Amino acid sequence: MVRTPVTVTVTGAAGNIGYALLFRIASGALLGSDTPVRLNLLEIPQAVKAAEGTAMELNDSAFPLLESVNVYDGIDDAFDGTNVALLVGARPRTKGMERADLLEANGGIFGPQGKAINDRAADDVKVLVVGNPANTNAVIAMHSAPDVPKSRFTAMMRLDHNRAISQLAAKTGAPVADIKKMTVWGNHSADQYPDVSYATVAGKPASELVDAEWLESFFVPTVAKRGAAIIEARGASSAASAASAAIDHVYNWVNGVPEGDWVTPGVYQDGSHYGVPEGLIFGMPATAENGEWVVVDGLEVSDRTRAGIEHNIKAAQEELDAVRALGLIK
Ligand SMILES: NC(=O)c1ccc[n+]([C@@H]2O[C@H](COP(=O)([O-])OP(=O)(O)OC[C@H]3O[C@@H](n4cnc5c(N)ncnc54)[C@H](O)[C@@H]3O)[C@@H](O)[C@H]2O)c1
Ligand SMILES: O=C(O)C[C@H](O)C(=O)O
Repeated sequence: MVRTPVTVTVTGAAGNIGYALLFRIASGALLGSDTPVRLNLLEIPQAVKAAEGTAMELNDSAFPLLESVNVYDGIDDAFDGTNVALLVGARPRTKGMERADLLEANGGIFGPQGKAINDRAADDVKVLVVGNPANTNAVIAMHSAPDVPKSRFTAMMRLDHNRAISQLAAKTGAPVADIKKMTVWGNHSADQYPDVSYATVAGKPASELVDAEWLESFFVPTVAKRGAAIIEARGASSAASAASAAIDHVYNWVNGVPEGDWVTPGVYQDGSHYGVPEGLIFGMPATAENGEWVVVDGLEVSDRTRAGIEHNIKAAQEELDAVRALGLIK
């Protein structure tokens, strides 16, 4: 059965992540191979021509699921009727910068986009913020969209989740497909706490296969600082892996998470999960049902995990205080 077309808006469409993302969306990887897509590409005026070039290439690919591609430099029209908004457009950090250094440069982008989503998007809109600092930018967008349920605003923690799986697979020699129930708590920043407490490798607890010293001195810092390592090696921020993680996030949000596993989205906190205060958008384990994220509650957390969660609460609150001081949220 052919389903109703879904309108997907991608901001920063002419950027590096945009180029890696758009063709996968058009191929059906974002929503499923039975869902036609209408793509709206948003760029700043100086980059519209480049986005138009990408639109030409999308058309030239003759993707059977791609119903239309439109390029915009105005935010309102770009979000008209949007079902899925991928907020990628923002400046990436360069060598030596921390993600928090981007607060001032990028924070101002997300309020107006949140308002446009509020006023123009479809009732079922789902928003994934990729542009850094992603968790805080998602909160900024959410604050400007009072009519959209808060749970529809999410931040990308999936790249951290995938990186954690990749490191554990390399250490244990297992295929990535054998690794389940990885968790990354907190913020998409060097503060994040990647946690194998409940992870399994081919059904065995990961904690029986790796020692605490490796976890503390290698695994956690390697995953948390992977973004900087990529910038150092590539001379540019991660792009294809980020695009791939965005695809994974939305695919699971829309289509569910396979039985016996969970994933890590950055999700809105209503104060009822793991002591994380209301108002943050925070990475934690989740499955998805009927297009809604469902946090995996009730896990017993170790003292180490608790410390990781508390550290991230503090870091996320400090970022929000900083954007409040900049007048980006009330
Ligand atoms: N959350 C994550 O896991 C993750 C991973 C990788 C990168 N990122 C972030 O994603 C963002 C994009 O990275 P990139 O490598 O594609 O950067 P890029 O510089 O290659 O592309 C960014 C694009 O956004 C556009 N843009 C800027 N402001 C805009 C606006 N107001 N509206 C629409 N478009 C706008 C620019 O013109 C540019 O084309 C950065 O902030 C980066 O740090 C996040
Ligand atoms: O680290 C960065 O600045 C880019 C991105 O957020 C990443 O994690 O690769």
